[in-house]
Amino acid sequence: MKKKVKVVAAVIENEKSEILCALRAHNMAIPNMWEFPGGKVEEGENLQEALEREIAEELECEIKAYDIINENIHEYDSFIIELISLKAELVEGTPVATEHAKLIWMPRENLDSLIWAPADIPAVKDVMNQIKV
Ligand SMILES: Nc1nc2c([nH]c(=O)n2[C@H]2C[C@H](O)[C@@H](COP(=O)(O)OP(=O)(O)OP(=O)(O)O)O2)c(=O)[nH]1
Repeated sequence: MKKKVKVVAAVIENEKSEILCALRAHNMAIPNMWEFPGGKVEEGENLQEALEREIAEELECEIKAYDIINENIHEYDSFIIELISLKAELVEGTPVATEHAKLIWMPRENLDSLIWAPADIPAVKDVMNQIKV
């Protein structure tokens, strides 16, 4: 049976309607693909706590996480992901790519010009259509 992972991802928008996008490094799982930064939910955490912790660890900045934008279950070759994308806001600091190959602020309407991790595609569509954002 494939392993199941529950992952939260942050859709962080700035005042110019740009969204923070992170390029997974060549040495990460699902390499060289764009994602909304985040990571696995640990036991005892709610979604918002997990996301705020992951962003502090990975991007060395502080966010506030809000409501769910999209929930998607996607089956990769080696595992099944439940990817939950949450609206989030930067409250302190500037995101730094400590693990990712690159971070960019991309205008919402251009998000589909990036090559996204397959699990992210429904969330990207919702963000582009401003559903629940
Ligand atoms: N963070 C994040 N991961 C995603 C997204 N889309 C997607 O398929 N993934 C996959 C890639 C990874 O296999 C998994 C998340 O694991 P991770 O490695 O980023 O999270 P983590 O830091 O908690 O994990 P670990 O390295 O400590 O084991 O989910 C996304 O938008 N954001």
